[in-house]
Amino acid sequence: MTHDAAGISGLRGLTRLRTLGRGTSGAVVSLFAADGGEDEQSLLAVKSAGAASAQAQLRREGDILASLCSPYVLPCLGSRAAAGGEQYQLFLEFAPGGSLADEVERNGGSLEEGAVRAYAADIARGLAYLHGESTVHGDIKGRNVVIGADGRAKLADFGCARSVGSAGAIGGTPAFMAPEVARGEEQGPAADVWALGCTVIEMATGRAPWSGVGDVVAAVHLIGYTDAVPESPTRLSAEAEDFLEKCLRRRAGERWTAAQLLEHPFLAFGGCGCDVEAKWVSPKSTLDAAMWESEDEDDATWESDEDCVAERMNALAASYSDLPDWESDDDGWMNVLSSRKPKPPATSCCWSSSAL
Ligand SMILES: Nc1ncnc2c1ncn2[C@@H]1O[C@H](COP(=O)(O)OP(=O)(O)OP(=O)(O)O)[C@@H](O)[C@H]1O
Repeated sequence: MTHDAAGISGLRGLTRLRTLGRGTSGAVVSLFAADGGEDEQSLLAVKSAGAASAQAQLRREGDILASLCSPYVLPCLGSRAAAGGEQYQLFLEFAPGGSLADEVERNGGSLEEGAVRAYAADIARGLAYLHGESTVHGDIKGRNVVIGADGRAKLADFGCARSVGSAGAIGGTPAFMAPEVARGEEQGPAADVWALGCTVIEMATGRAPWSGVGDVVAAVHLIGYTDAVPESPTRLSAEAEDFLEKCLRRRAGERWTAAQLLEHPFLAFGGCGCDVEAKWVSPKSTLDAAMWESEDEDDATWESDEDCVAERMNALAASYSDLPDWESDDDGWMNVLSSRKPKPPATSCCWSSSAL
């Protein structure tokens, strides 16, 4: 379904400025200057996919986003098929702060506890809203949370989202998977809460949980089939430790809900993301866009450089003997979407991927 929530059809022209990000889904997110006529210009993030499977996933993501409205969810302004059906595009509000993972990187590899609290509170607000709408995000992690012009963290990348209780695909990023997801049993709101706990660890340490485990299959086994929980960062307060304990309970039914977590002292007195001192200068218009000009020649062509998800998975399976580089920030862990229960991790290759 094509939607046009904020009148993207009224735009007179779009100028591509640079690539903002590439995900494992095969989609590319680019920054565009949009000409609305009468000297009105604004910046948009356009998520675009070429391969059929990536297009289908993007359409699904657009449909889910079209039904949501919260200051803590990245708004989708519209969607369309482009280039004679060769491309599908989602028009998203531009988040000038980039992803939370970018913010951690800009900050030297970890965030102070005050910032962790503030962003965690925003994520919990987004999750409380989402779960109230009977929707599960399914892939909460630093790379899938963006920082808006207002300084708030907003949930993004709804490629793994699903209705609560739906029998559809179970997926996500292995390091952030709750035990019940790693076992392929269920993916409900409690799985998002587990992933929120993992994201707090990521913000505090700059690393995804389980990064000390050298093998992704061993990690998935640890998550799904042992009593292990991710290690708490040592330098966090007792309140933070207690918060993590509430998020990272192995039994889904024993975890706190997102709404309950908002009452936890770790979040309740954490303010909101707006209070976090903005280190980022937000380019509000194309007048500021020179700072976005790409130096990368690859960025100049935006139609041809998308990989097919299936090809990527095949490549991963083929190079399965290579251990993932868990330290690298360059490669994302492959999102896994599977409607079937996974085989035991020791024989499954679809869990394989690289860091974060
Ligand atoms: N609206 C936005 N404003 C600014 N940057 C964005 C925006 N949307 C996405 N990005 C950047 O692009 C990256 C990839 O976006 P997104 O997560 O939606 O793609 P994806 O292909 O679904 O990724 P993956 O499946 O690997 O999680 C993000 O991590 C972020 O850095």
